Amino acid sequence: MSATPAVALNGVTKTYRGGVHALDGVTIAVERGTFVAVMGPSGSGKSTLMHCAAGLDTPTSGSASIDGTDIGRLNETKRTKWRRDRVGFVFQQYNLIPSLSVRDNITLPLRLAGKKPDQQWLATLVDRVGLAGRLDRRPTELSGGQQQRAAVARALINKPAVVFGDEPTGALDLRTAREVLDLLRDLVDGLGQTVVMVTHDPAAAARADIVLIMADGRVVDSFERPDAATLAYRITSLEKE
Ligand SMILES: Nc1ncnc2c1ncn2[C@@H]1O[C@H](COP(=O)(O)OP(=O)(O)OP(=O)(O)O)[C@@H](O)[C@H]1O
Repeated sequence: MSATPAVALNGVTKTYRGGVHALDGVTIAVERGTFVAVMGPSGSGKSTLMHCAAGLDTPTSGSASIDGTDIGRLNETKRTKWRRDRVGFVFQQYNLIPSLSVRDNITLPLRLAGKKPDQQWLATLVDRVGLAGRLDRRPTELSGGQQQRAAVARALINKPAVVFGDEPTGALDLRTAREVLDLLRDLVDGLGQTVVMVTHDPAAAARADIVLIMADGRVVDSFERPDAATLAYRITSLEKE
C-alpha cells in the first residue's frame, strides 16, 4: 500500500458566513483501495467534509489533498480541470442526461475534457457494471438501479483517484441498493478503486471497510468493518445528545 493516501484532510475547518462551524478541525487519511463511509446526524458536516475533500469547496483553514495534490494550491480554473480528471461523483439522483444515450452519458466527462474514450476501458467498465447491450438506450429506458450503475460507470470513466458518493443508494429500493453497493464493493476489491460515500443508511455503511462518524463538525468515531446494528445504535445515541 502506498504511503500517500488517496484522500487526506489535515486540520480542516469550514466556517460559513453567519459563523456556522460546519467542520471543526477534521483530520483524516483514506488509504488507496479502501471503501470509506461517512455517517452522522443531520447537520453534522458530512456534505461539507465531502465537498472540501473533493475540491468542490475550500476549507477556511487546514488543507485537503487527493493523491498528494494539495487542492488549495490550485486556482479555480486548474481545480475544475483537475477535479474532472481525478475525481468521480455519484449522486442520489443519478444526474444522467435524458437526451443522451447511456454510452454518451458514461463518456461525457471525457468528451467535456476533449479526450477520446479508451474503448477497452469502456468495455471493461460496462461489463463490470452490467450494462453491456444497453449502451444505445436512453436513461429513461433503464431501471433506477441500472441508471445508478450507469452513473457509477460515468464516475469511473476517467480512472479517478477517488469516487465520492453522496447518498448513492438513497433513491433505491432495498434490493437495488444492495446491487449498487455490491458494485461499489467489487470496484474496490477488484480494481483497487478508492470510494468515499456519505450515507444515512447503516446497512449501506456496513458494506464499507471503515465508517467515520461525524458530530458537530468533528469525526467522533471510526469503525472498521462494523455491523449495521452497531452503526444504527451509535447514530441514534448521537441524535439524542
Ligand atoms: N452554504 C452554507 N451556508 C451556511 N451554512 C451552511 C452551508 N452549508 C451547510 N451549512 C451548515 O453547516 C452545517 C453542516 O452542514 P452539512 O450539510 O455539511 O451537514 P450534513 O451532515 O451533510 O447534513 P445532512 O445529513 O442533513 O445532509 C449545518 O449546520 C448546515 O446548516
